[in-house]
Amino acid sequence: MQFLDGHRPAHDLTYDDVFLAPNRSAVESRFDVDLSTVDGAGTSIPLVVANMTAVAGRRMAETIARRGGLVVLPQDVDPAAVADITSWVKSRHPVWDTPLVLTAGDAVADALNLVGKRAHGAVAIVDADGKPVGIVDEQACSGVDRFARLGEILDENVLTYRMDTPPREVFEHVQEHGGRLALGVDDDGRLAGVLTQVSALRAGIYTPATDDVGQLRIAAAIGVNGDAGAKAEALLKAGVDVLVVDTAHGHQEKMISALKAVRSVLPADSTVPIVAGNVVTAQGTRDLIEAGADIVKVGVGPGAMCTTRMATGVGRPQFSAVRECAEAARALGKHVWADGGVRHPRDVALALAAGASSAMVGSWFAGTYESPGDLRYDEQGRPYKESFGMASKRAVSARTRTDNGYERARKSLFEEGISSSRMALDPTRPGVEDLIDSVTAGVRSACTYAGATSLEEFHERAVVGVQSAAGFAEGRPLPSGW
Ligand SMILES: NC(=O)C1=CN([C@@H]2O[C@H](COP(=O)(O)OP(=O)(O)OC[C@H]3O[C@@H](n4cnc5c(N)ncnc54)[C@H](OP(=O)(O)O)[C@@H]3O)[C@@H](O)[C@H]2O)C=CC1
Ligand SMILES: Nc1nc2c(ncn2[C@@H]2O[C@H](COP(=O)(O)O)[C@@H](O)[C@H]2O)c(=O)[nH]1
Ligand SMILES: [K+]
Repeated sequence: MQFLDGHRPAHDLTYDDVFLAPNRSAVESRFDVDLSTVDGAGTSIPLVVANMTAVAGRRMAETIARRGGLVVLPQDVDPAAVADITSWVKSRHPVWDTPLVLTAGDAVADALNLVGKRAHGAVAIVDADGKPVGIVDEQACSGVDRFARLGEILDENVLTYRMDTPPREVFEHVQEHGGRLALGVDDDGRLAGVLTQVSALRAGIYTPATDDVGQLRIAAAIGVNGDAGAKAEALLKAGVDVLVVDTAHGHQEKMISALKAVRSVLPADSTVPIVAGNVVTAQGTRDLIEAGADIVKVGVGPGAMCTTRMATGVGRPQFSAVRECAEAARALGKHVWADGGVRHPRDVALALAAGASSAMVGSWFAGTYESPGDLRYDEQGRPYKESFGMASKRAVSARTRTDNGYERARKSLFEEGISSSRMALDPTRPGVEDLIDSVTAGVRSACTYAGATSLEEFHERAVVGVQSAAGFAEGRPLPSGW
């Protein structure tokens, strides 16, 4: 990456401060761009979902891995639950989505409670053998008594396919029949998956992030307190593919010793990468790499739920932090993830231009069907999910629930995150895959503007300029006139 001629930043910069200048390009199509990463995390798109309780659970993990990204389960999830989630995610089909399932005897209220859990907007109805007999969508439930049985309103006209049917065939068939949804069945005709027309299309564009036996990949976080080595061993046993050692102040001795402990339990020939953070300086990056990190997580204070900069004055504008840390990591043959502050697809493109191998996204993805929280509606009837920071009173109180009252009270004094925020579901992009589509489309396009067909080439060729607040404002769309 280089700065545009004459653009020499006098101070540190964040994403809004910079822009990418277009280069002469020989790349003919945005589909010619390969978005796979080279950091060993096994992702085919440069997106990692942050280890936040309000964002990263099993549905998110399954959905993101199917599109080539990776979800990091929070350190607050106990090891038995991590093992359970990991084996569940690995049992998911890499192409077909997991259906929401009820029977004809269940009530409309059950379907309404379930339907917001996934983006496909319908519940499959099965018989006692698990064979599909119909589907019920939200529209079919409207104006119907909540205690009515689903057998009375189900649509029996379902399209079923063997799971090895090429997704394109499913896409075309669903289109011909004017339907939205296809159900996948196993050899005995039992329900095993669901594809919407758009997910059949996505299956032809994205490559799932899978392990060496073709199962979906997943990562999990470990804190720096307690026996980090033993926790890492438990996660490895559970089948976790990437370990993330995570704390607010990553450049501290406790992190260095936790990292060494985690490295020491990994077999010498292990391909499981160790990620550690967070830091924002070249020296912090080098120290974590020296202690055993393959990937360093960069970002102090940019997170949407984060109050660290206001509480402490500590942090660093994210674009400069990523650029400096990436340069230090690359000099040692290692990588960085740009963690926090991603609000638009452009921020991901800029993080990659600055040298990150992936961007980590938290709060933005909290406002989707796949995040763990319940779907709620505000006073105007608009859907949202609750989000909160991992250093907020709410998260700290959950993390310290087994401590004695005095310890809990002491720890509750250090609050560096928001306990309750509302992340609206974008009505045009309510599912996390809709957001992934917009991010990957933006990044593919940014690569062709730079004349790059891979993310490494993008970093090499990227030309970045520094802009004023007016320059940034000019780039915003003005949907309602001025
Ligand atoms: N990227 C960011 O900007 C930030 C991210 N977070 C996220 O919040 C979650 C919780 O992390 P964390 O608060 O580290 O909690 P942890 O439970 O991981 O504990 C952190 C440990 O480090 C010690 N410590 C020393 N200095 C600090 C410091 N300045 N801030 C925090 N702990 C310190 C703490 O001791 P003692 O409590 O005795 O001081 C404690 O033992 C993580 O997921 C983290 O990524 C949190 C803040 C900032
Ligand atoms: N200072 C705090 N940082 C937090 C907290 N919870 C999460 N985080 C960090 O934010 C990113 C995600 O950023 P986002 O802008 O996409 O939401 C996450 O990975 C953490 O590093 C917190 O309570 N305090
Ligand atoms: K912030």
